[in-house]
Amino acid sequence: MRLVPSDDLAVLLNIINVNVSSIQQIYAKHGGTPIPSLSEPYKLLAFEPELVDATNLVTAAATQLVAILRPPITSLLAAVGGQHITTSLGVAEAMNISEILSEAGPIGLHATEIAKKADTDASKIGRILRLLSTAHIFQEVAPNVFANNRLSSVLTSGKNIEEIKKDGMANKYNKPGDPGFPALIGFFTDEVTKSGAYLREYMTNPAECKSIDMAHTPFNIAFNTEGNMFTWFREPSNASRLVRFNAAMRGSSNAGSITILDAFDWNSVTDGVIVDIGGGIGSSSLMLAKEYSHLNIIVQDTESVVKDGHAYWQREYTEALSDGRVKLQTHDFFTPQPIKNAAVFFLRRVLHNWPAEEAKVILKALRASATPNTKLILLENIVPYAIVGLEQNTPGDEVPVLPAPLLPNLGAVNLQCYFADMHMMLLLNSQERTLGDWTALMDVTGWQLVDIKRVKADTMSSLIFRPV
Ligand SMILES: C[S@@+](CC[C@H](N)C(=O)[O-])C[C@H]1O[C@@H](n2cnc3c(N)ncnc32)[C@H](O)[C@@H]1O
Repeated sequence: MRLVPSDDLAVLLNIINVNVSSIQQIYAKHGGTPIPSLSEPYKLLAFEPELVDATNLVTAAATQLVAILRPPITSLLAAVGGQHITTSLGVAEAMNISEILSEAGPIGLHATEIAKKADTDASKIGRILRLLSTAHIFQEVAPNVFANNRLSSVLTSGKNIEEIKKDGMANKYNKPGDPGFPALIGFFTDEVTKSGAYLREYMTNPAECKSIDMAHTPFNIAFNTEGNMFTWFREPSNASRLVRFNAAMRGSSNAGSITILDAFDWNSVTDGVIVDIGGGIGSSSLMLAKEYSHLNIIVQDTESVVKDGHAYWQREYTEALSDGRVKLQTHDFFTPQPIKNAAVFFLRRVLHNWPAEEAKVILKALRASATPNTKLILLENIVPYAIVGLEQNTPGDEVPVLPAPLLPNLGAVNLQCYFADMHMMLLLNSQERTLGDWTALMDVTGWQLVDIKRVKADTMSSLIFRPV
């Protein structure tokens, strides 16, 4: 029997101790504030970036310690039960529980009152909220009385419950300045989770799971549809789901990963336009337009998304449209790219939606319209292996060397990357890619990797290519 080296436990405990102390010192340095308790609503702190490294190390070490110490069956049952947390979270988001509770403040609201406001069953919503409170999402402040906490406060859309009821789901996700987190949680706990329920059927049917067709997925089984997810979203009956999906994409731009602002040295662009391809409603381009007034930007997407994009820009930054600095354009990226003077072709979380054959068509269309100076920037995950001791550094990388026994991908910290890979498998028969997958795809489409930029140990990276 191989025993856990006693050093491993000591190292993990030490990582936790040292980094919790660092976090306390960072808070002390910023006005002597103590670390906010779980009961407090979440506030984004100006000095938050400094906390990322320390928080990541505590998270990785604490989860690894639990995996070592807890009986395996308990850990497996906890993993199984994760589905109830997912679906309960989906209920809380769909029924606007966080909005209901934010009106009640810290004293909270009895399940009976919550049920009245949400028009649901009191006993069941109480049990759902107790489960979530046990997972530190919401808190039970007296028997059957629930209040928001640090985690659940993020679910609040900023609209009050009467406004949401009056205006419906589409409007819930369209509040100016809304970071898009409720929509992100809504999409993950609805379309994604329902698709995940059919992964077993899919993987045990060779004809289905070996298909490279992006409309052969667990999503197609779950929603009984023959088209791919994007064509399904364009069906009129799914209009409000599309609004939520677009807002969810905005939420994913705000979820702490590298953004368009860190993706490139934008001051170096003196000529030509930035083309944000498959740019959605333009949430990344909005950040760029606000920060760099010298850039001309074209956001391209499908017709219905461009329509939503116009409403979004008119609300958020109408001057950029009226002075012509930003244009929204309907363009199918499988057809020749009309912009021939691009300084940058920018694609954020687009290629991960497409299996290799489709991705090649998109990349070749861009290559055919590139000038010798055009840069192609992908904001995508680079999937790390979970192998201890494998050299994974890449050009431009500043991935810290982690002390053993921590996994080199920081374990629980970077689960989002592997979750995203599962989402791609479930929804679109696509995938997140390792660095080798990326270079193989780019080599055959005429693009050469010149740089990689990352923020901290995040797997979301900016991959910068030039034409060859
Ligand atoms: C995952 S979203 C990413 C959106 C945006 N880049 C972002 O980061 O928020 C992929 C986008 O590709 C768009 N898309 C799908 N098929 C397309 C096509 N054939 N031509 C242009 N855009 C398309 C979708 O409408 C969607 O907005």
